[in-house]
Amino acid sequence: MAKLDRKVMKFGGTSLSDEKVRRSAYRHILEEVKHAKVLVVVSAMGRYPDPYATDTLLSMGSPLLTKEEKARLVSMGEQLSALIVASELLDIGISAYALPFHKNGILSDHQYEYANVLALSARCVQQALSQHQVVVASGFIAQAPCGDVTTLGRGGSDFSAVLFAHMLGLDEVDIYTDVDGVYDIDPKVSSFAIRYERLSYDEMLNMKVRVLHERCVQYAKEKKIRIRLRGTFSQGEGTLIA
Ligand SMILES: Nc1ncnc2c1ncn2[C@@H]1O[C@H](COP(=O)(O)OP(=O)(O)O)[C@@H](O)[C@H]1O
Ligand SMILES: N[C@@H](CC(=O)OP(=O)(O)O)C(=O)O
Repeated sequence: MAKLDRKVMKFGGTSLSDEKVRRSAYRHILEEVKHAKVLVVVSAMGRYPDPYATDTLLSMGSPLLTKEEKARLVSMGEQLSALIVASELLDIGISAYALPFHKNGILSDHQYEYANVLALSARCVQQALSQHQVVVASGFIAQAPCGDVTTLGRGGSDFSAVLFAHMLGLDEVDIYTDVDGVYDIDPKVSSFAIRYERLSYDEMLNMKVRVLHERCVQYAKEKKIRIRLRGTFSQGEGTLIA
């Protein structure tokens, strides 16, 4: 049997907020599993005050927690999200597996809130992909050499997505969000916003918009990984950043 392609797809918190919303994400995953083994990278589900969103978890912890404890607390959002997404994919007949965060192969320093990546190891991810159609990985989280959980900065799951793509030797990653591409102005603010079909890495970086994490675009530029920003709730080619 021919070896299936590999694909990395990332879904942000706004694409995972409840079961109905997640069904739109699963439609895109179902399309991809027809011809690829898929690594799905997920953020924590929803936004404050959704129960497992990053800011909700942060609001529950005392300011007296150490940075290490805070990182561990927020990481629960992404860990839970991976388990729920894998469960729901299993329920619709897809062989899915939630990768434990400590097997994601992203090794970082000890800067708990904005960790620097030291090394990548594809071993566990590849092994999981060899056994399942879809592997669901928690975005945003890395691991320090001592085993502590660290985080890649707010919005850092976009960065995780390109790290996984590079780890797997891929030159493209699909990032799904609640708008269908990059616009000249936030499309939620202006109905006159115009969508770009294509942007260079530098054009994207110069826009300084929150739709993609800066580290994600910077790393994609360095490693020559194309990013396609697509809409979870729409079809279409979105915006290519290349
Ligand atoms: N120029 C822009 N083009 C597209 N989206 C933008 C732009 N500026 C701001 N945004 C906002 O970025 C949001 C998506 O980013 P984010 O909230 O981080 O999503 P996700 O949950 O997928 O990580 C959109 O809902 C949109 O309002
Ligand atoms: N959940 C983290 C990481 C992240 O990237 O989230 P999102 O993809 O929903 O922006 C945060 O809120 O910062």
